Amino acid sequence: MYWAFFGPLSRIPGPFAEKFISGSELFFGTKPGQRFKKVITYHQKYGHVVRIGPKAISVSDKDIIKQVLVTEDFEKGPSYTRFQNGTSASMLDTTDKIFHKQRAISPAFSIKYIKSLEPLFETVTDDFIKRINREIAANKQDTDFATVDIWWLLRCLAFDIIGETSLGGTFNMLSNNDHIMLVSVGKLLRGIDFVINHPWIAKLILLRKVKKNPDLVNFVTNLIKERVKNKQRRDDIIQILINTQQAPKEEDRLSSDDIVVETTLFLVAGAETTSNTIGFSMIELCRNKSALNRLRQEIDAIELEDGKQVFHQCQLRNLPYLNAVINETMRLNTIPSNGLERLVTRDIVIKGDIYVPSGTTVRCYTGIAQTHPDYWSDPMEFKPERWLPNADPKPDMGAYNPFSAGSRNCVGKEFAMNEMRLAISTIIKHYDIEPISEEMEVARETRYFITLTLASSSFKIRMKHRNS
Ligand code: HEM
Repeated sequence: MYWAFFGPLSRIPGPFAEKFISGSELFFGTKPGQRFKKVITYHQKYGHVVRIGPKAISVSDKDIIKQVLVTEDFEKGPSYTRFQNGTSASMLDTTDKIFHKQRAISPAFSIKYIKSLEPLFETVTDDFIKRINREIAANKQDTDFATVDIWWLLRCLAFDIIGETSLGGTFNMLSNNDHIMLVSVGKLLRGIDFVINHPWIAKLILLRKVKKNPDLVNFVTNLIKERVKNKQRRDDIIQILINTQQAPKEEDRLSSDDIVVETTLFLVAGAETTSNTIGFSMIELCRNKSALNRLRQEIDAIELEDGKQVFHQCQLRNLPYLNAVINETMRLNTIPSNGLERLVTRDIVIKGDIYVPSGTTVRCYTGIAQTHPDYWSDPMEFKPERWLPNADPKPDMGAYNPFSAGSRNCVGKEFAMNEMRLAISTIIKHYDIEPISEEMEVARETRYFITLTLASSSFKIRMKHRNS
C-alpha cells in the first residue's frame, strides 16, 4: 500500500492495477507473448515514463535509456536470473558485474575470430541454397514460382550456423528438417517467457526459474565429453571454451557445467534473434517493392567469385543499401520487444526531476524509442533511405539500440550482422521473391517469447530461381 500510493514512484503515471501487481492485466486474459503490446499502449497513453509495477517503471525516452544503460550502466534486472536453467549463470543472464567481466568467452566474439568462421558460414549457406532449390522443385507451379515457408528455412539456417560455428557441427536442420535442439530451445524460450511474465503464478507453483531442459543439457554434455575423450580439436567456439580448462588462472577456467550453460546460451541468444530478423526483412521487402528493387540492383552489381554461390563478407560489409535494409528492419521489428530490464542500485533523478530510488527495476523500451515520432519522421514507415550516407536528416542514433547499449550490449552483433548480410544477399542474388496476400496479413500478428516472432511461426512467399 505504501509503495502504491505514497512511495517515491507514486508520482509516475501508469495503470491503476499495476501500482499493486506488475503484469496485473495478465490476470484478465492477455495472451502469452503479448505483454509488450500492453506496455506499448501504456506508453501511448501516459508518455515516455510509465509505472508498470509497485517498484517498476518502463521508459522510452532516449536520454533516460542512455542514462540507465550507458551512463549509470546498471546491472541487469532480476528477470534475467530466471533464465538461469543450469547450475551456474551464463554471460547473458548473470546480474553480477564482476562475474560477467571475468567470463573467458569474449575471444569467441572478437571480430578476428568471427572472420575466421567465414568458411563455416559459407558451407551452411550453400546448404540453404540447396534446400530452397529442393523446395522449389517439389512445389513448383506453372509459372516456375513455388510457395516456400521462408520463416522456417531461415530458422533451420540459423540453427545450423550456430551448430556449425559453435557446437561442433551442423544440426542438419536444412537437410533433415528436425533436431531435438530446435524443439528444446523453443520449449525453453516459452518457459522463460512464462516465468518472467507470470512471476506470481510461478511463485505459487514454486517455479522460480525455468527448469533445466534435459535434452539440451545431455546434448551439450556429450559433445564436450567426446571432444575431451577423443582429444579432437575443431576451430569453433566450443573449442575456445574447452581450451579455458587449461588456463593458468583458476578463475579463467570454465567447468563442463559452465560450458553447457554458455553454449545453450548461444542457441537461446543467437539463433532465433537472427533468423527472425532476416525473416522480418523478407516481410518488409515484400511490402515495399521499390526497396526490393533497389536492393536487387545493389546486389546484382557485385560478382560472385568463380565457382562460388555466396559472397565473401568483405564484399557485403559496406554495401550501403543492404546495411540500410537491415538497420530499418531492426528499427521497426525490435527483437527485445519486452524492453531491457535493469536494476537501479543507487538513487537517481531522470529527466531532471523524476526521482527513482535504488531498488526500482527499469525497463528500457528501446522498440518504442525506435518508432517514436519525437525521434523519427514517418516513424512506422519502412524507409531504408534514412540510413544512407547522404540522408537528411541523419538517423537519431541515440534512439536506436537494437543490440542494446552499455557494458551488457550484444556480444554477438558482428556474428549476427555477418549472417544477416549473407542470407539476405544470397536470397536476393539467386531468387525472385513475391508476396502472398493472405500471408502478408498473417505476418502482422507478432508475439514475444524472449525474441520477437510471428504468431504463426511461419511466413510463406513465392520464390523462383532467377535463372529459370
Ligand atoms: C539480430 C540478431 C540479434 C539481436 C537483435 C540481438 C540482441 C541482443 C540484445 C538487445 C542484447 C542485450 C540484452 C540486454 O541488454 O539486456 C543481447 C545480448 C547478447 N547477445 Fe545478442 N542479439 C542478436 C544476435 C546474437 C547472436 C548471433 C549471438 C551469439 C552467437 C548473441 C549473443 C548474445 C549474448 C551472449 C548476449 C549477452 C551479452 C551480455 O550480457 O554481456 N546475440 N543481444
